Amino acid sequence: MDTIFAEATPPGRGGVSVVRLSGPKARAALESLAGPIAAPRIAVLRALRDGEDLIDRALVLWFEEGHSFTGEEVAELHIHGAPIIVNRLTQALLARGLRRAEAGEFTRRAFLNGRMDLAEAEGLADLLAAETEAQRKLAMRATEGELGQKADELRSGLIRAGALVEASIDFADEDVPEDVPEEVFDLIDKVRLDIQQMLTTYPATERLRQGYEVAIIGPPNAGKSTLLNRIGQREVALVSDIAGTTRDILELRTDLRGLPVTFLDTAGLRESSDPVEAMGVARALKRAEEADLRIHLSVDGMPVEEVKDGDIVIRSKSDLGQGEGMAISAMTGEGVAELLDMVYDRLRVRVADSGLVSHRRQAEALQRALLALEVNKHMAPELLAEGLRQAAQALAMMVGRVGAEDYLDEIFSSFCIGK
Ligand SMILES: Nc1nc2c(ncn2[C@@H]2O[C@H](COP(=O)(O)OP(=O)(O)OP(=O)(O)O)[C@@H](O)[C@H]2O)c(=O)[nH]1
Ligand SMILES: [K+]
Ligand SMILES: [Mg+2]
Repeated sequence: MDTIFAEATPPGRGGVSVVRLSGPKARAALESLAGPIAAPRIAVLRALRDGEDLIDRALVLWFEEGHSFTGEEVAELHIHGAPIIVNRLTQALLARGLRRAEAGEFTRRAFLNGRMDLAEAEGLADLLAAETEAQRKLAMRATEGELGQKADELRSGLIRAGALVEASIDFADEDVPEDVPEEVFDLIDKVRLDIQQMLTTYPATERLRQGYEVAIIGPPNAGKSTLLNRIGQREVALVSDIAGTTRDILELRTDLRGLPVTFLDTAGLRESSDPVEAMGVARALKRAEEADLRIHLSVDGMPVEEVKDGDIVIRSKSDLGQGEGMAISAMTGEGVAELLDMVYDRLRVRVADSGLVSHRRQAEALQRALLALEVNKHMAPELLAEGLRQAAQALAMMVGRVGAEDYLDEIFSSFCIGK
């Protein structure tokens, strides 16, 4: 196993830069630079020397194998935060046979050494990518290993059921076949219910992890782009009094009181003989359909598209005159805060529907488990046992206890170097 190193802090100037070493040569490399290290996990101030050259004075930490982030021998060097010092230290480490870490390699080693399961690693990647409070909370929960605990609990139920089935096979008399005990089906029913419940919360959880999309749709010149600019408090979209100004979909990422919400400005909806405008309209309809909710905006307050459950219908340009229903003026800002309140309220309830399963990979494993558990009392016990075995396997795969190889590159390449 190589010994790897990387700057754990972002490159550039700062108070400190932390360089982390992990692998079997970590201690030797550290001691050759900093002198003998007596105790693990205790920060000591040391001169780092490469031969005669004093590289820096650093705060040095040492972690023993089995008691570190990666599970390997790990050293942390807190040096002064300057790229030139990091470069000098890098030369010294390369000369001692260490190599630069690849993206996510520390976390990958942590997974391979059993320091975290795959769902925790995914949670860690999500935590680093989180942009809002709600995403941070969701990811933090994932890094705590709840999904792995749940998977283990369900697996132990299935393993117990499997053992009962095997026993009925082994002891079955040639002439008098032993019945599979009722307890087996009670255990299976409980696991199935739990899996179904987890799958029910999956779509809401995935949406929260990725962020919500709110499409602003309506006829041309309704003021959709003006509204987008008002929400973003900057000129994101072109505005003009020419109907059909917006063609492409414009995205505005926001943090709506802790919720990740991307507002979409779309082409005004109308029949058009202009092929480019028609393409814009087709895109608008497709994205609006896929969005979590739609704001139907029009001057007369009448929606021009089908209004789905949870959608908001609103009249624009309230500064121009009175009318029916709720109204806003994107130009003056009147009513826009209330509109955002409504969006927030509608999305907030979806956060409450979220659970533990936030990645498609995890949901697919649960679906495989559920499929394998399509068993019944009239089945041959051998088939029943096989179904239980497959379901337990799928649950183990969900958190990477087995069969993780196919996913490792994808998951760990999403990390940065040094993590
Ligand atoms: N008085 C008034 N005018 C507005 C308001 N909002 C937008 N407008 C004007 O209405 C015209 C159209 O605004 P846009 O924001 O481009 O409308 P749009 O819905 O994006 O139009 P398309 O992209 O062509 O579909 C512009 O001249 C805006 O200045 C408003 O609240 N009050
Ligand atoms: K316009
Ligand atoms: Mg527009």
